[in-house]
Amino acid sequence: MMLRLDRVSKTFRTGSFGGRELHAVREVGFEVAQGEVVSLIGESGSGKTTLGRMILRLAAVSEGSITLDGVDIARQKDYYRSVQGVFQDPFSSYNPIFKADRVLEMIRQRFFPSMGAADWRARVESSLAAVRLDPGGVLGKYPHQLSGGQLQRLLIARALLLDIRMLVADEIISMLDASTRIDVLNLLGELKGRGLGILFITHDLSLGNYVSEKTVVLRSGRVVEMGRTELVFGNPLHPYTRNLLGSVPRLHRRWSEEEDAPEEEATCFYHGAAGRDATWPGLVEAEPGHFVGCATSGTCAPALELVR
Ligand SMILES: Nc1ncnc2c1ncn2[C@@H]1O[C@H](COP(=O)(O)OP(=O)(O)OP(=O)(O)O)[C@@H](O)[C@H]1O
Repeated sequence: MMLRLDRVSKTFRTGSFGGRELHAVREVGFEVAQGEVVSLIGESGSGKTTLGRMILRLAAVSEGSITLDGVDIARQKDYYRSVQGVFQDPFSSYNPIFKADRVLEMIRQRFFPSMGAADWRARVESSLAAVRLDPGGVLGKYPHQLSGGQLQRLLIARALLLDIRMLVADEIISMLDASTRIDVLNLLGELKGRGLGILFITHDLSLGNYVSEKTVVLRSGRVVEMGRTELVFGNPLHPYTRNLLGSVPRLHRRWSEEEDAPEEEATCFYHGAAGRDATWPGLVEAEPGHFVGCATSGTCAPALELVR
């Protein structure tokens, strides 16, 4: 199973009477295969969440297409049986006055109304086991009695009840403490091993390379660099990616090296004169499996703009 984004854009109408356009996502294209983790990395406001929401059909695509196995996601029946999302704040996903298992029961009511009690219990137990939660430790508890890590695992277990093939994980570990983060990352690695495709959205580069085979770097709604994670991290080509990587504290680097972050280039090395065109010339395959966009913030990869 393959999730494919092809020149996906999202434009929001903002301002009074919707008189302005905000280009939150621009012509983004990449694929997530089953058994693959793709990290989507970018600073706040780069369009990561908007992309995730479009994949989950929570926001409409303005232009371009998102397909699952070649079929537009907007036309898929039972889409949520295959694709689910887990978000940053696990507490906001639970109603504080309901016991935590209610989120699992809702799946039964909606997707498995005729399943017998014993089959359902077996299903719940196997998905809790997959996220390494002890049923006795979480079922029957209220959200405030559980840790953030347990709640996040429970949300992943909820998605697994559906035999999903794709998971959109939007900043799912940023609110967790350091050791719980590693647990949840390891869990993603295990789920990948079981054939799940995962889009791992994060603003934290140091976490992205830990789990993913592919990395997509987003800036102002555009992909500036993407490819196999070891290539993007080992040989970052775009000045923006280098800056991002330069801001990850690394113990083996000296202070002086830390400070001289690469400057943005004035002309686009990758597109040359073409980079001066008003239309975006796309990504260049700089080495096999490693793509880079325009190395300028000028006309090539314009900063997020407000068009009147
Ligand atoms: N519903 C909306 N209406 C108007 N503008 C929006 C809407 N949703 C998002 N935006 C704008 O789109 C841009 C991208 O936002 P988005 O939340 O996707 O970024 P992000 O990379 O996920 O950032 P963060 O990590 O802070 O969540 C921002 O400028 C944001 O203000």
